[in-house]
Amino acid sequence: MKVGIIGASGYGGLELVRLLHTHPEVESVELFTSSEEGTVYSHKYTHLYNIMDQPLRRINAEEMSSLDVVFSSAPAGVASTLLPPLIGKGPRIIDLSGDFRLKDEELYRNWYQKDPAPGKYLQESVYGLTEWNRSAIEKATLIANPGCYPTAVLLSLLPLLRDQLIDGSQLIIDAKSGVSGAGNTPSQMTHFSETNENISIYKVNKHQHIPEIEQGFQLFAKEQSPITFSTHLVPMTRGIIATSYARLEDGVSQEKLIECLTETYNESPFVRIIPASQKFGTKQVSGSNYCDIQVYADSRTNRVTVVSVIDNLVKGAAGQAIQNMNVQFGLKETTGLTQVPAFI
Ligand SMILES: NC(=O)C1=CN([C@@H]2O[C@H](COP(=O)(O)OP(=O)(O)OC[C@H]3O[C@@H](n4cnc5c(N)ncnc54)[C@H](OP(=O)(O)O)[C@@H]3O)[C@@H](O)[C@H]2O)C=CC1
Ligand SMILES: CC(=O)N[C@@H](CCC(=O)OP(=O)(O)O)C(=O)O
Repeated sequence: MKVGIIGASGYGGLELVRLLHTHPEVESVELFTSSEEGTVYSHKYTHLYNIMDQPLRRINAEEMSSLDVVFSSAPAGVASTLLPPLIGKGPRIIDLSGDFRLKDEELYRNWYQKDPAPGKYLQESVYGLTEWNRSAIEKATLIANPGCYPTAVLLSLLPLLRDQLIDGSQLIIDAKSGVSGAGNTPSQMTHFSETNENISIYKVNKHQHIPEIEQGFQLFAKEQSPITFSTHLVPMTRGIIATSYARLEDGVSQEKLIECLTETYNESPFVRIIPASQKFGTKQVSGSNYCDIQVYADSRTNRVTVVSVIDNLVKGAAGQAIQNMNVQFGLKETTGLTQVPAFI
């Protein structure tokens, strides 16, 4: 397969490069840029010396049309104008931004404060939460790869909502992300002296992933209620932990919750259900495409704490994008994605 990456100079693009480099079905990877044409990639990212020494190329829809797959890893608001000339012209397109995720144009306008993509592309795009949408992904020409937080939240809560084991009307979701989630453009928020030894809450009740999670609940679990979702920036590079609190429906036990999750993900190699007796944290998935989930039912309060961890750059972005490419091309879902987590 011949693959192209738009936004290769950013963190999502860099992670795509790392994972695609050892993908057995990928014969070439072209790197495209809007701002650094001619820059040798390994000069920008020295850890890729003698590995990726090719220059970045100017984004060119005509040249990209001969590729099999184009990953777009540009900021929100870019893909909706950049990708339409390529859609339906040959390559399968997998967009890592939020531009094609929300089906409702007004929701996008309100939450992203930008103009939405043309409606016909929003209807055509397929939401790439792999474990929940495989049959649509197989046929898709345009995939909207999920956001990092929604991936962690949806994978952990969807089975329990769908089987009505928890009350979806009172959900509180508390999530925390490492700083690479904000991309490689420095900002006040990601400044070392403000992130180091600090945990801050941000975008309270305004996070662009709120409508995406609610849309996912509706689409895959028929749950309509609004959520309370809070995001925090924590002083680490990679990783997301999403901790959700929900009321248990009558008679639902720890065993019942585990049974539901285990059965749901029986044939999903990247989702692991970890017993409540085991230690649990972001490092156990770092650098890998795993999403690990743990649940703790509390009979005293009749509530459950549901926790999930992912690497935001892998299962939350590049890894899931490649998993979707594998599904589109009829490959084993794990092809090129068998990296063991880097715990230390
Ligand atoms: N970081 C994460 O954990 C996750 C990120 N995402 C999403 O993935 C996308 C990429 O994120 P990330 O890699 O972190 O962001 P970065 O800021 O690190 O990289 C984005 C890249 O997009 C390119 N770009 C910027 N403006 C334009 C433009 N006008 N036209 C074309 N390309 C442009 C730039 O490359 P160049 O200047 O070379 O063109 C830049 O390096 C974003 O939409 C983000 O929201 C999704 C899930 C997780
Ligand atoms: C730490 C941090 O800033 N994280 C980003 C995650 C953005 C992201 O994943 O982008 P999409 O909107 O394309 O999903 C945020 O909270 O906005």
